[in-house]
Amino acid sequence: MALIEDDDMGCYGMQVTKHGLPAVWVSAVAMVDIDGRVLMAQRPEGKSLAGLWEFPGGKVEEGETPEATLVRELHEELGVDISESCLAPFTFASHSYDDFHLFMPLYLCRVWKGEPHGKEGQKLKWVYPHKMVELPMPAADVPLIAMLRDFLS
Ligand SMILES: Nc1nc2c([nH]c(=O)n2[C@@H]2O[C@H](COP(=O)(O)OP(=O)(O)OP(=O)(O)O)[C@@H](O)[C@H]2O)c(=O)[nH]1
Repeated sequence: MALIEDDDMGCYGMQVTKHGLPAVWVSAVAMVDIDGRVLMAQRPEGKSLAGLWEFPGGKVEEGETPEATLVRELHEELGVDISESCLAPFTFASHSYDDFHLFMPLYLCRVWKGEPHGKEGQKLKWVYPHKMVELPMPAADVPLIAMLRDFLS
């Protein structure tokens, strides 16, 4: 592995030499409400994978922990404040897209301050885990659905 700075990705990462793909670290969270529904956000037009429904989160910036990424991203994207201590590590995704390999830790969070709203114009939806299969989601997220369903049902 070698440390690279990838201008296209706009982030730093470790090159995954076996595939020759840059590794991109993204931190994501399943925010779970009192009814056991999970908040999903739709990727807006103009972005990669536009229209697909994903877990809130974003790329881990240089020098950041995945927990700090979520505190920052949830504030910026959804207007909610969370505490790192409320983030419970749940599982992760590891998936090769055409141009990068995604490593994505997924946390669970049941406590936050504020009402989530799409500050960047993205649509939001509260979804029961057993209904997630009906939503178009990024390929990396598909294996996570059954785990959430098993854990939250
Ligand atoms: N936040 C989030 N990102 C995901 C999920 N699944 C998944 O494949 N990703 C990918 O991880 C990357 C997240 O980066 P980001 O949230 O900073 O998104 P971005 O729009 O700036 O990325 P972009 O540079 O691909 O347009 C995207 O390439 C996105 O497609 C998910 O469930 N949540």
